[in-house]
Amino acid sequence: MTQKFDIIIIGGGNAGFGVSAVAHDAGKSIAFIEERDFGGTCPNRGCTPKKVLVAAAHALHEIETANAHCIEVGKPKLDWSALIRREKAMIDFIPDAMGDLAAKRGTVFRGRGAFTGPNSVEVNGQELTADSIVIATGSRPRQLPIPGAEYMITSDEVLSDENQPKEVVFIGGGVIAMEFSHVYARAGTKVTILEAMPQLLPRMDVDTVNVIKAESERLGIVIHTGVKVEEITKDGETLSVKYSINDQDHVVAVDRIVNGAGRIANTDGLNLDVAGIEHDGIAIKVDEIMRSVSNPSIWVAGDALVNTPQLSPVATHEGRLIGKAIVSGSGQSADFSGLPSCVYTVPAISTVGLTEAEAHSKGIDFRVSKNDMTGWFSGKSYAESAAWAKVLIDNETDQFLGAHMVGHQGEDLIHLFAMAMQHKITAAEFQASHFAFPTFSSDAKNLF
Ligand SMILES: Cc1cc2nc3c(=O)[nH]c(=O)nc-3n(C[C@H](O)[C@H](O)[C@H](O)COP(=O)(O)OP(=O)(O)OC[C@H]3O[C@@H](n4cnc5c(N)ncnc54)[C@H](O)[C@@H]3O)c2cc1C
Ligand SMILES: NC(=O)c1ccc[n+]([C@@H]2O[C@H](COP(=O)([O-])OP(=O)(O)OC[C@H]3O[C@@H](n4cnc5c(N)ncnc54)[C@H](O)[C@@H]3O)[C@@H](O)[C@H]2O)c1
Repeated sequence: MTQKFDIIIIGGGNAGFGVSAVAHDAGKSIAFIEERDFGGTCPNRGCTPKKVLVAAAHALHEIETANAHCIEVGKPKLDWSALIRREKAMIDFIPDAMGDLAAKRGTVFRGRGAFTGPNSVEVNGQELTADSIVIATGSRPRQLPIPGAEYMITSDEVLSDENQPKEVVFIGGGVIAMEFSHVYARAGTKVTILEAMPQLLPRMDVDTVNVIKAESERLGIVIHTGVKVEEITKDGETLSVKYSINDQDHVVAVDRIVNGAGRIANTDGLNLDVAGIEHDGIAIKVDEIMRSVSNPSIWVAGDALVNTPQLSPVATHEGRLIGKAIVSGSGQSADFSGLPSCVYTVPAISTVGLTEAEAHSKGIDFRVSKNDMTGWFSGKSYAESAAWAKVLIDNETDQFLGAHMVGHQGEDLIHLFAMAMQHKITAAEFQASHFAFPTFSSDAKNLF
């Protein structure tokens, strides 16, 4: 028998929970469908477990700098399998806890949902209908069309395999590759990154990337850019990647190859056509309020939505906006211009707003200041191996256009710039504010 709801949510990650929070508060009936673990990628296979490994890398980094503080320490040894068990133990309650929360907000259906019509979805043979259906199905690693692609593992296995590899190749030099490289390298694994574009982290500010590149190479990470990966072969336990740079062939042999070549939206198995949802195979065509242009009952949020950043706060925000739009009958577009994000290398990259190249391409009249803080009192006190920042300010409005940092507690400091951007606080007002001294935050006033 068909069950009728106000809203069907397909996918129980950040985006789905964003929708459910608002819709539940408004008294809407919800069908909440999840085929794997409630909570989705971020707490089960992404941000949260990843940060446990990053925290260990931080500890190793602190030990490396102990000598500068006149502390004698021996060579540390990381027990990789124990670290993976610590990580797993920290998150093992999440699927059940999030499942319980989902059940408080709606009726839970376990299994893979797919459309059977413009307003109907089937899960495990059960047909559900609703006035509004939200596609919040997340993303998965993009498969590479090369021979031997099946030998690659993904971030899921990096976070699960208790055996520490001796040598690893990352195909792709994006966020996942950079974060796990820093953990592996500090743990003693030899790392090679093969990036197709001329620059690592191609969408980020070039000077900022150059600082983290130098720091990564200092750790022994081998980085090749402008690479064409040709094929992967397996001989016993040894995996070889054949690649070329400027038509010169090279081979690197390792015991693990990680796919770090980006993630694509999970939309292809949803039977979009039977629901009259316009798409190009992956990207669902939506308007500015994230609603399907061809079926007004359908909404898309989070990683399933192509063209907004694949970040968990973005997924939650988009889900909440869609929840509000469904409940109120009037939608709102998302504004991510003041959105901060970090790449959790050690030290981290922290960024908000426009890169210098983007500001130039928009023809904005702006000033830019760059600082290397390793020689500043705070940088020296904490023996920072990299501490660097770039701040962009609009000359007309005196407002921040962007800020990009490596190290110097940028993971926290970046929120000062993000708040200033979101609330249009000028550079002069920022400098006139009170800050505790001496703190890394008080350094922020001297970065521009
Ligand atoms: C290794 C890694 C580290 C990351 N680190 C960070 C970080 O530090 N900070 C940050 O902001 N972001 C990070 N991200 C990105 C972040 O995890 C995602 O942007 C976020 O989880 C997306 O949320 P979502 O709800 O759109 O999708 P998901 O959380 O992936 O949820 C989608 C859910 O839908 C389910 N599903 C899919 N298809 C169906 C179907 N047909 N029927 C039923 N259920 C279905 C899936 O099982 C899944 O649970 C990281 C990602 C990875 C992979
Ligand atoms: N700290 C965080 O916020 C965080 C951490 C991890 C992941 N994430 C999210 O997950 C998403 C996926 O991460 P990711 O690192 O896989 O993707 P990414 O988009 O950050 O990087 C993918 C990289 O692979 C390169 N590439 C693509 N095809 C290639 C090929 N054939 N050979 C060599 N290089 C190739 C791209 O040029 C790009 O630099 C990111 O977009 C990010 O938003 C966020």
